[in-house]
This record gives sequence, structure tokens and C-alpha cells, in this order.
Amino acid sequence: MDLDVTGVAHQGVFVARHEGRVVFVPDAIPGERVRARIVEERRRFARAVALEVLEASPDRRPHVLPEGGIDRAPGQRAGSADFGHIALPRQRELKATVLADALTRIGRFDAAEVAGWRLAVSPVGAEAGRDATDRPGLDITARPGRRWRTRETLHVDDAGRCGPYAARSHTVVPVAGLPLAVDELEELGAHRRPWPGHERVQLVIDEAAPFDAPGRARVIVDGGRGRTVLRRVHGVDFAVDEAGFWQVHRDAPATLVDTVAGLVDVDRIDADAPHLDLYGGVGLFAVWLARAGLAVTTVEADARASELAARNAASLGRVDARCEPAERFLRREAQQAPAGMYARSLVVLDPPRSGAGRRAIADLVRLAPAQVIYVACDPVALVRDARLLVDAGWRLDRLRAFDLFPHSHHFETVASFVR
Ligand SMILES: C[S@@+](CC[C@H](N)C(=O)[O-])C[C@H]1O[C@@H](n2cnc3c(N)ncnc32)[C@H](O)[C@@H]1O
Repeated sequence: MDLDVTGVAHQGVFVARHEGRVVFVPDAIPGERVRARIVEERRRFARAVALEVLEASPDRRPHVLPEGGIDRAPGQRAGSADFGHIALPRQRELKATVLADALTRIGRFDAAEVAGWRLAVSPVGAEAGRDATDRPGLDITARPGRRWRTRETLHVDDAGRCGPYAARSHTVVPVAGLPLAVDELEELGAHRRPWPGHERVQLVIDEAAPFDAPGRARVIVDGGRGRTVLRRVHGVDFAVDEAGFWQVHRDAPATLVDTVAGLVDVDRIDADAPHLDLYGGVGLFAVWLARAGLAVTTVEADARASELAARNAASLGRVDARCEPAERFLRREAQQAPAGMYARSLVVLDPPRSGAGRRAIADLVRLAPAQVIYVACDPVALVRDARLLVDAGWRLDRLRAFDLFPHSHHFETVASFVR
């Protein structure tokens, strides 16, 4: 069927209508007319794949990954860059639309008020006119939206071929290059080699090695061997498990610590109050807050990450790294902490894609801290949790969004809430 694409939805798909029913279709752009095939029918909506562009948007570009283009059969398109066919400024406008829609439709924030916020999803690092990485010699302004990934995950198929998966499938699509990866990762050439007998190959940067030295890029097969790599933020080193979580965009950690630091409401909090960094990973925010003089408890469920958080913060002396689920920590504090203990505290939380959820937010509300700064990689999870906070008497007072994942539909949002 031929579809007129009119909007953007969450998760990298676009919206059209056919015979009164919504059809979600990837690889399109609002304003385009595409030929598509239905692949899934539900009562209220259908899913389609785009086969051909009949009327192209002026924002259509050759796909950033040649193997991800619409000229390939749908099941053979590399799925790791689902906005890769769209001009970068338009990608960011679409992300801002997704954020505004999430706030109004799911978060039930007032549409006129949200429109007045003029939400933008901002470029970061060199693309924003500054190099947040403190690394010499890199100019990604000439290659906007490329060369930002400091970790690449390639899947391996039964024949030993590696590459990203095709969209919504486990078909491995071999690729000739890794245009989103920093140069050192592509230069490893791992994406061109066979990996028989393995499931997954990860390429990561290790900043323990000096710039341009061999060994800055590492190949990690399957789950890794428990070694650490060093990552650097404004000159401060963090040990990270080679296969563990660290923000992927080269400029993300610096952007996020600067943003969180900039949002802290110094009139509401006391340095000596007990501050929290929930879902803390290897301690990125805890270390930053401790360096600013705050005493911080960082809570992380993964034992290895928590151990590294303790190590990363050891010299600061003001960080207590706890290994447990954040929900359990919050439950216990909500039940046992003396009333008013957190009244002058800051809580930073950076949960996984699913968000913190109803129980964690209810217990957070019981702690009644002075300010909550929520770092979110999923706008829908954020607005669900934001609605719970607002219904409990909190106010969303500032919101920033960053394009930490150019050429994909993902972006990062940082929201500040006060009572
Ligand atoms: C988005 S990452 C953020 C990590 C850190 N803030 C950073 O920026 O590097 C989310 C972290 O939450 C951890 N995590 C997942 N579920 C958790 C839970 N229920 N309680 C505590 N931590 C959890 C993950 O292991 C991961 O380290």
C-alpha cells in the first residue's frame, strides 16, 4: 500500500493512517509518501515495512550506514541507526517532538505549557561548539553525527559473520565500516573478520593508553574477561569493566556531569546532608558530586560496577558505594530513616530504560529530599515517573535533552524536580 507519513512515534517509527487505522512504519520521514507492506495487524494499529520512497522529504539523506538504506530488502537493513536516513537537524526536531508528545500524552502535562517550553534536543561536544572530551586532535564537526561511539557491539551468526542486527530481528548484517564509532574502533578491523564460535564482539576504548597509542581500542569477545578499562571525564579517570556500562557517546559523561552540576539548586541543599546517586554504575555522578564537596551514597545493583564505584571514589572519602537494588535501598530508607533526614538532600537517579517505577518513586517521595535530578535514556519511562512525582506534589522545574545517540531515535533527558 502507499502511505502518507504524517508523524513520528516513540522507538524510531513513523506514523501514517490507512483506512482509519494507525500504521507504524520505520525508514520514513514525516511528509513523505512511501510504498509499504503490512507485517503485523492488530485491532487498533498495524506495523509495516517501507519498501520504496515515492515522494521524498527534503530532509532525506543517503543512509549513514550504507547497509541500513531503504534500497535493501527490509530484513537485510542494518538496524543500528534507525534515523540514519534523516538530516541531523531534522533528527533532533523529531526527537524533541517525541519528548513533547510523551510529556503531554503519557505524562499528562499541559500541552500549551509544554509548547511554551520550546523543547530542543541539543547536539553535544564538538558539534555544540566545544570539545568536552579534553582529547586533542579530534574534529568531529567535519563529520557531524559520526565518530561518537566509544563502544560498538557486533553480533555473530552461525557462519561466524559479525555485524549489527537487522531492525527487529536477530539477522546479523555484515558491514563494511563503522561510521558511528570513533576512529580507533573502526581501525581495529574486527568488523571485517570472521568470529566463528563466538556470540558477540564488543569494541571499546581504553583511555589508559595515551591518545593515538596502540591498545587504546580493545576487542572484547562474549562477556569479556573481567578486565577493566579506564575512561576519562574532564581529566578524571574512571575504571569500568571492559564489558560493563559506561555512556557510549564520547562526550556524554562530560555533558551529563556538567548538566547535573548546573541543575543543582544550591539554595535548597546542604553539602553535609546525605545525598544519593541511585542506579549509580561505576560512580560517575557520585564522584562528581563528591568533588563538589557533597557526601554521597551511590547505589548500584551490579556487584562489579559497585566495586568499581568504590574504587573510583576511594580517594575522595565522601562516597559510600552500596551494592543493592535501588528499590530495596529506597524501601528501607523510607521505612527507617528519621523524619526530615533527607530534607536538604539531592537525589540523582539514572535508571535503566524501564525507569524507576511506581514503588521506587513512592518511596523516594517518602524520603522527601530537597531536589531530584532524573537522568533518563527513555523519555516515556521518564514522563511516567515524572507524573508520579508531580501527583505527589513535586514540580518539574527544568528539563534538558541531548542528542547522545545521533542517527538513532534515542536521546537523553535530564529533569530537575523540586518540592
Ligand atoms: C543508565 S545506567 C547509569 C549508570 C551511571 N549513572 C552512569 O551514568 O554511568 C543504569 C545503571 O543502573 C544499574 N541498575 C539496573 N537496575 C538496577 C536496580 N534495580 N537497582 C540499582 N541499579 C540498577 C545498571 O547496572 C546500570 O549500572
